Amino acid sequence: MSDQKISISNGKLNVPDNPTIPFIEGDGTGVDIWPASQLVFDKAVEKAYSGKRKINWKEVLAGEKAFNKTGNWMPEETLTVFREYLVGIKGPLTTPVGGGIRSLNVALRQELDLYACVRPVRWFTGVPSPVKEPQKTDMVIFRENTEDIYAGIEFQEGSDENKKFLQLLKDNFPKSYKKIRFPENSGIGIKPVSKDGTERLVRSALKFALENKKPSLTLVHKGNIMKFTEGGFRDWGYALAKNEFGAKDLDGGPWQVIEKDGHKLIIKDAIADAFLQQILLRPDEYSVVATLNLNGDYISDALAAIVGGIGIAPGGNVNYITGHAIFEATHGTAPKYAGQDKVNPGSVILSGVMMLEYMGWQEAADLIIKGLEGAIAAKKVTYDFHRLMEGATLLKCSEFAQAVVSKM
Ligand SMILES: NC(=O)C1=CN([C@@H]2O[C@H](COP(=O)(O)OP(=O)(O)OC[C@H]3O[C@@H](n4cnc5c(N)ncnc54)[C@H](OP(=O)(O)O)[C@@H]3O)[C@@H](O)[C@H]2O)C=CC1
Ligand SMILES: O=C(O)CCC(=O)C(=O)O
Ligand SMILES: [Mg+2]
Repeated sequence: MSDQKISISNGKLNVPDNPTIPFIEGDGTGVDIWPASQLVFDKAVEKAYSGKRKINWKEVLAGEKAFNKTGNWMPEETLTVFREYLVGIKGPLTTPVGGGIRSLNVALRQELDLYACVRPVRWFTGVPSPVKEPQKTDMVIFRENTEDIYAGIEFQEGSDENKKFLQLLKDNFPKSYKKIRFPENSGIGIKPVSKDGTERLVRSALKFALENKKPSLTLVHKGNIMKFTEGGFRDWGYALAKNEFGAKDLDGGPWQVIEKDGHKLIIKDAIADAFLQQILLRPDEYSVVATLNLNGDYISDALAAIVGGIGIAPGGNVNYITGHAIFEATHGTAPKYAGQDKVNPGSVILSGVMMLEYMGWQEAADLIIKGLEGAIAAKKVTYDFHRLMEGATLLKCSEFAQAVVSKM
């Protein structure tokens, strides 16, 4: 198949009928999930466009597969291909705890400046949930994806760098140095959060909320404790809504409202710990959520659990300015299940739905949703749903993909 590239001009994607789309299979369960997902994508596109459109998949290497073949965890070639082809999709990649390589997932986001991690969380009829009214959870998380403690500026306890950094702090900021409880043996991390980074994230979240006529946007932060990073995020977010979107104070502020074409968007904020209990108690009071990197990571998995678990939690890492986007599941490699054809491919399948929507291939996206809903309604599910559903048929990962296809 000829090599056709997705491009962007004047902020609009140009998508050829046979686009080449790079993909990373992923570590661990990636080997099970990717082929299942690709089958669903190909069948949906074929059915929606009667063969007029077709994706030309191009595998690129990262993680263990890349290391085994090239000796490099993230070959430069992989970054070049994602840069060149604009839109891609990936399976999960392993990150060791403590030492070893830093996260390849985070590196991809930073290298391509994919500043928004967009994670929609909604309930599908029939999916088992630990809460009584899972249908009340319908949110889209916009997680800042390039800053915060994920920047990776850390000084290991006992290292020369650590000693040098602490000396610098002691010499220049003695009051701050004194606040370190055990300066002789502390690991140190730095948390950069910028006005520019906050503004581009909140701008994208606000545009999304307005275009989709969502009722509210909540800035989630821990600004009571981390005043100049998380507090800055809140203040810059509110200021941007006023300066760029004409938001007005509501009852004297800080909450705001934007009124546009007969639609009202409330802009509010919540402190992260309180927010995490609110999403269990009153989820219908939240819609679009804009938050910092670490909060967004925690919130993603917590919200996913409410609507059926991270087996069906999709996401996209997007730069709305350059058009670059890499779609991926919220979950990780689930190594204990690797190669067993067992886990739920739903998260990568739904990440593919987000990708198709991003490309403007709505008909194919809709077919996949129909297929997924059909398979779940028929109680044909993978182990994660099966253990919580009565009377369900247990399917393997690959069988679930086939069930989705048969219901399209
Ligand atoms: N974007 C990425 O590539 C990400 C990578 N990671 C990396 O993945 C590795 C493993 O992380 P870990 O903390 O174990 O988290 P995981 O998300 O990989 O797994 C945690 C648990 O979630 C459930 N789960 C995960 N995937 C699925 C699925 N497809 N279907 C059904 N259930 C699923 C399983 O639950 P149960 O045991 O109940 O069956 C699993 O044990 C780490 O190296 C981490 O850094 C983590 C997150 C994102
Ligand atoms: O990069 C990793 O290993 C973890 C990333 C993660 O948890 C996430 O993006 O949600
Ligand atoms: Mg996570």
